[in-house]
Amino acid sequence: MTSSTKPDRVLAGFRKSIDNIDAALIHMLAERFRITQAVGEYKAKVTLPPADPAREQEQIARLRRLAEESELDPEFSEKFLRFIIDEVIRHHEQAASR
Ligand SMILES: C=C(O[C@@H]1C=C(C(=O)O)C=C[C@H]1O)C(=O)O
Repeated sequence: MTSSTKPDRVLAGFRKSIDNIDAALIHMLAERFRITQAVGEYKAKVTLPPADPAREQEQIARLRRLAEESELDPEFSEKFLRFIIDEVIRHHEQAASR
């Protein structure tokens, strides 16, 4: 039997765990964007700027420390958070222009 037809139970077990982790990531991201939407609406109401670079620097420094402790690449962790924050800021800019 070739590798393409034989079910690989070991790989399937790993992939089940990956699928669970991916689902948890999506749920956590959905919750994060739910709360940042509320922040964006609040900022628009009280006319605060969409971005807060000082707060972002604190978050990035903290995340890099956590990444190092967890043996995760701090550069990757910073890029990942930057990507999410940039999308949040885009939402906040949209909320401010409504
Ligand atoms: C959510 C906020 O707005 C922006 C988005 C941030 C984020 O996604 O964590 C952090 C700072 C701000 O640039 C905030 O000010 O707390």
